[in-house]
Amino acid sequence: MTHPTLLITGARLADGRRTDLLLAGGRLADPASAPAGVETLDADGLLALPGLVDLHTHLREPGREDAETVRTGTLAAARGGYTAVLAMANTNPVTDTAEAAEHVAALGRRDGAAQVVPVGAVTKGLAGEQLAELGLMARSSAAVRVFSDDGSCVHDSRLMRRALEYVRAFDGVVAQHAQDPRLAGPDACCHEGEVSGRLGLGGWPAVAESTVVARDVQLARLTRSRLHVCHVSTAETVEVLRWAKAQGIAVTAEVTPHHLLLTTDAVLGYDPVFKVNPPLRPDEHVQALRQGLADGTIDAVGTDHAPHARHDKEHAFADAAFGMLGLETALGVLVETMVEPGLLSWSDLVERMSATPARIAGLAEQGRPLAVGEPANLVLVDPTRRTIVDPADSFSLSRNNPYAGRELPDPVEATFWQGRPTFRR
Ligand SMILES: NC(=O)N[C@@H](CC(=O)O)C(=O)O
Ligand SMILES: [Zn+2]
Ligand SMILES: [Zn+2]
Repeated sequence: MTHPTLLITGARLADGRRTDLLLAGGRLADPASAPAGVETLDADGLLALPGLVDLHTHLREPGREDAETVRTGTLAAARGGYTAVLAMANTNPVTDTAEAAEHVAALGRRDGAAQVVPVGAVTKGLAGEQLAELGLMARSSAAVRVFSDDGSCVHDSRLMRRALEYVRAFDGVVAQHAQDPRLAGPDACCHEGEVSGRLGLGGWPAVAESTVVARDVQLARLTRSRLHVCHVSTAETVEVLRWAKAQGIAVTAEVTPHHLLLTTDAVLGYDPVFKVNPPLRPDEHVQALRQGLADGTIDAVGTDHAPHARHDKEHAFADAAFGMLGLETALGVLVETMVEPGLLSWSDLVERMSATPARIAGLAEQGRPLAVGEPANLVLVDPTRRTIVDPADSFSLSRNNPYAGRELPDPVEATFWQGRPTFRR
């Protein structure tokens, strides 16, 4: 594979320093060593940030290539500034064996516009009954470190304990979709409160999330193992996480862009594009999530990019599939909700969207500072650029974009993965 040589001039780093960057051989080299006549990109007015890392992407391949493929999902990732995505295990077949994980990794090497890192299932078939082949997946060439039944909660306490015990041997992490299936059952599709009552939709109470997280952080303490909490959506969960971190428990957590911007009121029109799991919450939760991400109680952003074909989404609200797109708009939503209001600096944003996710997933070649010798994984950002979101203008095969028609920052100018451009405006 050839690696082009490119000199990027006059960019600013997240801390404000101006710099030139030389991309050569897939890594960053000393700009003073640039060959005469090298291709040059003028980045005056742009920020250069490490490539973003998404802990939570649904690529749908294998099994639902009508909704997304590894190719289209990673093109959407590159469009969003991402150079790596963790591919969730709820595909068909489920990623619950070493062979399945190796297959996803191979699809990534063949078709990926970003690094594709398979997530392994915690239980066979995501059924919540028997542990999957965690050790075989970890020792396979896919070197799986993140395990999740996402889409379902590992609700059996004994199984959750055993999963945490097991992954500790290889510094793995169990990423929990926290949803007590008795408190938030099959018909739960709207935050339990005034809106769910008025619309007659099944209620999904905030405590169905926080009670599972309260249990899991204590299991993480008992087992001295690593727990990650997917898509935190409630103020109560932020409180539990704050307590757990004060105890020194090895827990990390992510929040989605949509839970930082949208509220339960979005579902008042019964538009199923706003149907997502966990559900959109009232403003007091949104504010607690922003505060939690700002102070580091929530470590990272995970998009939960969840593409769905039209015929799965265009139903009455109660019958439609759960999930919304997120990769292409994530950075814009974070600029809008966190950077512009002064809750996160650009350096802190890089921690939440690149360095910390890479560390949680154990990715050595991602989330690195933009310094000589490091991998050339980076995104060029115009912090002032805005757009009106058009769902048709997307690399995703799906159109379930919850920001259609909304004006948002649209900062990504170009993305480079291993020194190669994967997106250029
Ligand atoms: N978030 C969603 O609403 N849906 C996800 C599953 C999940 O993340 O729980 C999906 O796979 O579609
Ligand atoms: Zn989930
Ligand atoms: Zn998910």
